Order: sequence, then C-alpha cells, then structure tokens
Amino acid sequence: MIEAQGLFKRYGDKTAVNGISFTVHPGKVTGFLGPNGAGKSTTMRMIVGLDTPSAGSVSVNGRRYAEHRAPLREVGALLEAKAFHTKRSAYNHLRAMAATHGIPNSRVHEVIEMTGLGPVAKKRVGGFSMGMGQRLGIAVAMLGDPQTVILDEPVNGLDPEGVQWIRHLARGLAAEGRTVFLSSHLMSEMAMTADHLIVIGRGRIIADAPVSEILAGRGQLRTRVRTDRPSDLLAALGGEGTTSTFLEPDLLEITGPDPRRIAEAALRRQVLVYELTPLQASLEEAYMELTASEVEYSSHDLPLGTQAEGVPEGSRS
Ligand SMILES: Nc1ncnc2c1ncn2[C@@H]1O[C@H](COP(=O)(O)OP(=O)(O)OP(=O)(O)O)[C@@H](O)[C@H]1O
Repeated sequence: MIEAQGLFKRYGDKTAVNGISFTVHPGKVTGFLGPNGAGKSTTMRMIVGLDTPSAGSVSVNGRRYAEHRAPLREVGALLEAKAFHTKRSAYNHLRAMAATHGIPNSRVHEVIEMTGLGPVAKKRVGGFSMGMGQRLGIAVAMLGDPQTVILDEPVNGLDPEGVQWIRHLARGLAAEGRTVFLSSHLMSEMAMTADHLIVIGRGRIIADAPVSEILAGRGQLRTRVRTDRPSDLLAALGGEGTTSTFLEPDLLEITGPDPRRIAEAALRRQVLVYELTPLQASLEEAYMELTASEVEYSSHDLPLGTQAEGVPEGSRS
C-alpha cells in the first residue's frame, strides 16, 4: 500500500506536485494518469526516496522508503531511462544487483524467466533494443520480489507485443495481491490495464476513482436521432438541459436527455423516429474533458504558425 499525505514538491519557483493525498491499494492495478508535466514522475520519485518532498509525506506499507531495512524487497520501481553498465550482460547486471542486496542467485534466474530475457541474458546490455532494456528494468524492479511495484511510463517506446506483455504482467502481479502503480499519459492504455485511476493535472489530483466510475461520470449523454420532423421533436423535448446540433437535415445529435426520454417525447408528439443511437463518451473524450484545463501547455497557447513544431519546455515526456 502506498499512502501520500499532502505531498508537495517545488523546484525553484515551479510547483511540480501541489499537495496531493492518495492511497494505492494492494490487489489492484492503479493507473497514474496525467498530461505531460503533470507531476507523475516527480511523485513516483518521491515514493522511492529519489526526491525529497518540500512538504507532506509518502509511505509504502506504513513506512517511508528510506526507513525500510530492505527497500528493494518492499518496493520495486522502474523509473525513466535507466543507466545500465552497457558493457555488462543483463545476467551480470542482475547478479551484481542481487549480490549487493543479499538476494540469492536463484532469484536472478527467476526474474530472467519472468521477463522473457532468457535468450539475451548473456548479451551486452549496450546492444539491447528499447523493449529489452525495459524488460531488464522490470527484472531489476522484481529482483527483491517486492509487494509494491511502481512503473513509470512502462509502455513508452514498446511495440504492441511489449505493451501486451506489460499489461499481462501488471494484471498478474495485482492478482497475486501486490500493489501495482503504473503511470501513463494515455487513457486508452490505462483503461485496458488499470482497475483504478488517479488522474493528476498541474500537480493536483483531479480524479481518484475506479475506471468504470470515471467513464460513467464523464461526458454528457449524447444521442443521434434521425427523424423527418426534428423541430417538432425538439419542441416536445423542451429546451431545458437539451442542446442539439443538426448533422444532416433529418439527423440530430441531442445532448442532455437519455434515449428513453427522447423516445417518449417523440411518441407523445407522434413524431416518427427511424434512428436512435446512444453515443458513449469515448475514453479519450472523458480524459480530455477531465484534464482540459490542466495541461501545462496546449497547442492553443502557442502562437499561430508554431503549433506543429517543437515541444515546449516543461512538456517533455
Ligand atoms: N528536477 C527538476 N527541476 C525543475 N523542474 C522539474 C524537475 N523535475 C520535474 N520538473 C518540472 O515539474 C513538473 C512535473 O514534472 P514531472 O516529470 O513530474 O511530470 P510528469 O507528469 O511525469 O510528465 P511526463 O509525462 O512529461 O513525464 C514539470 O513542469 C517539470 O518540468
């Protein structure tokens, strides 16, 4: 279990994490979602003691990371690009890590097996593809057989097979009762992997709820309605809480009332309706709606003519 209380981090005059409190529970995959620069990596670094909070605290299984006698056995983390000794083989790298933490060599073989590194374990890490490097990072994280696993943007740069592998791994670890905390800036990815989402924007939490709840609560009800008497149907619905757009002369998109209310109004007014399609807010729509005002920079903020160029400072991934 990870518990953050009023966690705050400032770099100079930049507030990266703005007093957030949350709990990440065992037995589930919790997604940590937010646009670039939202404060995800900073929060994760504070969890594993790589950054010191400016205020507030964060604990893993009731203690701060540094207070654990064998932190590697408590928390395994994959954080951003790793600095491996590129001349060493994956096997030797893992063996050295295990040795310094009093972890038996048998565990090295287990994590190599678990991460599918077997065929390349004796090869130099310098020649590894991004996917293999990512697997090695995860093997390191799993070395201490930790109860809590933290992976920062684990699918970044992975091919579809690698993405699926991460998804299965995360779900499998949660099914074993571990606490799994994964960050991403992709809602579509998180929705397929996570049970619970903590959404962060500009250093603040903007949602903390089960994935299903976030989706259900977001996005207004929209229904596509085809009728040859659209004006009569709209009149029957009454104006309040209803907005409509004509897509074609006989096709409306109605926002507000649910499809049943629309059908009832049509029946009352004897209006023939020959299409009635509920439109669900997509995951990305729900996410965009949640974070709309929270992105550090959006393309609308840039001067005209520069919108497709460059990545503004602070919005790196
Ligand atoms: N060492 C640092 N010094 C100064 N500012 C920093 C530092 N680390 C992060 N920041 C700033 O803090 C904010 C939060 O950054 P952070 O990397 O935590 O966001 P993130 O959500 O992980 O973003 P991304 O998805 O782009 O990795 C950003 O504005 C970033 O520029």
